[in-house]
Amino acid sequence: MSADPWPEGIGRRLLAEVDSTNAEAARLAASGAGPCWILAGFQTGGRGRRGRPWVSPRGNFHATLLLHPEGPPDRVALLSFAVALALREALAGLTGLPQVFALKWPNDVLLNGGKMAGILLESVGQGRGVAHLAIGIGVNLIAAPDPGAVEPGALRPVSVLEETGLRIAPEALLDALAPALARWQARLETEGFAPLRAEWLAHAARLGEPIRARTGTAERQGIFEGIDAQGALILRTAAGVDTIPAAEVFF
Ligand SMILES: O=C(O)CCCC[C@@H]1SC[C@@H]2NC(=O)N[C@@H]21
Repeated sequence: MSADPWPEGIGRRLLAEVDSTNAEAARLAASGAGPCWILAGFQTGGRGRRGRPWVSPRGNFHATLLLHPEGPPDRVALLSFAVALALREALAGLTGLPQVFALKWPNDVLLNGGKMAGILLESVGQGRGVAHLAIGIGVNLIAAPDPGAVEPGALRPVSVLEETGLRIAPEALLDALAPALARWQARLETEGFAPLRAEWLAHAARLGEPIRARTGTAERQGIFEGIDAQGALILRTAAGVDTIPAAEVFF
């Protein structure tokens, strides 16, 4: 099976070390750079969601795609599903083990039920649109953080190497991920969210099962019924059906 070609019009910058590939994307955007992938061997200040640090040892994957997307922010936000789908697809292809990967709302890719990757979208607005979007992706290819370092109730951190015995080079993952994401992005632009929603649901973890959704300090428990046409979480609780646009999900 030959690899898909690198997407047209997208640059590629390889850095031995950086503070954060998302921070580098913001600097590049400020200097007028066009769309490009930034891959770093090591991050000294990797950042995760909700202001958490992201442990970034050599051998793991730390990359950001800088884009200047068109359209309103809620439409641009749907790209996070394209990222999760592309990452699952790339890893399924590289490992030959599609059955071990699953998706957790909104954009986590799980390996054997553990947290193997993180996706962080950071955008800068311009009028009603988005001036630039930094899609940061971290994958524990060879090492996962200490389980004691994650918050209570969070998923077990895992790495591809520890779970599968397979060693994937960060450059090989980028070569598979970049075309896969370009493909899902193009489908979102031409066909809308429906095909992404269908594919996401086909690989969703815990569909039809009880989950907890935390928004700020409130937590709701219910059955995970799916996602709606805007990508919001559908939760059936004792009080009825809730549609939740943003939350942190716990299993
Ligand atoms: O908390 C999460 O789940 C998201 C983690 C995102 C980490 C990646 S690593 C590459 C990019 N650069 C960063 O500083 N963060 C993202």
